[in-house]
Amino acid sequence: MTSTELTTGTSVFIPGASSPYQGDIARYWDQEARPVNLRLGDVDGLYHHHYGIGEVDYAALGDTADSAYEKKLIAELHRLESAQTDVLLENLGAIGSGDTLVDAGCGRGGSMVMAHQRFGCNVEGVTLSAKQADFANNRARELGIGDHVRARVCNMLDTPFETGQAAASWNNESSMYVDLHDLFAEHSRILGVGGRYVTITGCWNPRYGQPSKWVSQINAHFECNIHSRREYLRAMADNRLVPQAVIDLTPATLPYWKLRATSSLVTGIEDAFINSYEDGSFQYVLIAADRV
Ligand SMILES: C[S@@+](CC[C@H](N)C(=O)[O-])C[C@H]1O[C@@H](n2cnc3c(N)ncnc32)[C@H](O)[C@@H]1O
Ligand SMILES: CC(C)=CCC/C(C)=C/COP(=O)(O)OP(=O)(O)O
Ligand SMILES: [Mg+2]
Repeated sequence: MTSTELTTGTSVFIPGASSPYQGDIARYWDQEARPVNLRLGDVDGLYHHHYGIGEVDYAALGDTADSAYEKKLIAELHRLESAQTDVLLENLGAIGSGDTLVDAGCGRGGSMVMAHQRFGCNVEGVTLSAKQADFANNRARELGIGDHVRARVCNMLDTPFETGQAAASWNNESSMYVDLHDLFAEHSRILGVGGRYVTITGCWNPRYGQPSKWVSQINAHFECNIHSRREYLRAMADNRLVPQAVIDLTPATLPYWKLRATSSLVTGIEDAFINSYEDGSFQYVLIAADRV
C-alpha cells in the first residue's frame, strides 16, 4: 500500500506512509525546522535528529559571559551528537567498502554521511518525510558522495531492499515510531546471516513499572510511542537478532541534556528527559545484535 486514506474522508497521498499514523509522522518531519537541529547541523554540515553523549568540554566552552559563548555551546552540543553516531557506527563491526548499510529512519542523513566517511561503503536510508529525503540527498550530492549515500521516502517496515542485502542496519532514535516485531522482522529479512543490527533508543525501564509521566510527556511531544527495554529484547529474540551488547548510555547522555537546558535553543522537552533519566523510569540504550 502506498497511500493513506484519512478517516475524515479526505484522501491524501503520502508517499511511503501505509497508515494514518504514518501520514501524521511524515507531516511532522516535513514541517520540522527547529533551530536546535538546523543551527547545530550548520556547524559542519552534518544534520542530526538525535541526542548527544559524552562529557562536556567546559574548557572549550570558556566563559559564559563571553560574546562567543553561545556559538561555542552550539558547537559543543553538535560535537556530542556526532559522538553518539560514532558510538553507533563503532558497534556495526567490520564493514567493507563494497558493503551496503541500511539506515532505518534516516532523518536528514547525518548518520549516513558519517557511515560512508568511516567505511567508504554504500548507505541506503529510508524516511517517511519527503523533505528529509530531499535534504539528505542534496547534502550527499553537495559532498560529492551522492553515488554512495541515498535516502528515499519509504516505510521502514516494508523496504525495497533485497533479502540478505545489508551487511548491517540500524535505527538511530527512530524505533519508537513502529511496532518492534514488525521492525525486527524487516531488519532480519534484509540482513545477511552474520550481519549486525544496532539501535540507539530511549526506552522505558521495566524496573520502574510502567511508563512514567515524563515518558508520556516525551511521547506526546514527538507523537511517538516509546517501548520498554523488555519489548526490545523480546522482539529481537523472536526475529533471529541475538544481542551482542546492551549498553546503558543514560549516564553518558545526561551531560548533553544539562548543557542543552542552559542554551537559548531549548524546546521545552529538556526537563522531561532529565527527570526521567534521573528517576530511573527511562533509559538511553544501545543494543547491538547479530543476525543469526
Ligand atoms: C528522530 S528522527 C531520527 C533521524 C535519524 N535517525 C538521526 O539520527 O538523525 C526519526 C526518523 O524516523 C523516521 N520514521 C518514523 N517512522 C518511520 C517509518 N515507519 N518508516 C521510515 N521512517 C520512519 C522519521 O521520518 C524520521 O526521519
Ligand atoms: C530518545 C527519544 C525518545 C527520541 C524520540 C525521537 C526523537 C524525536 C529524537 C530527536 O529528534 P530531534 O533532534 O528532532 O529532537 P529535538 O528537536 O528535541 O532536538
Ligand atoms: Mg535535535
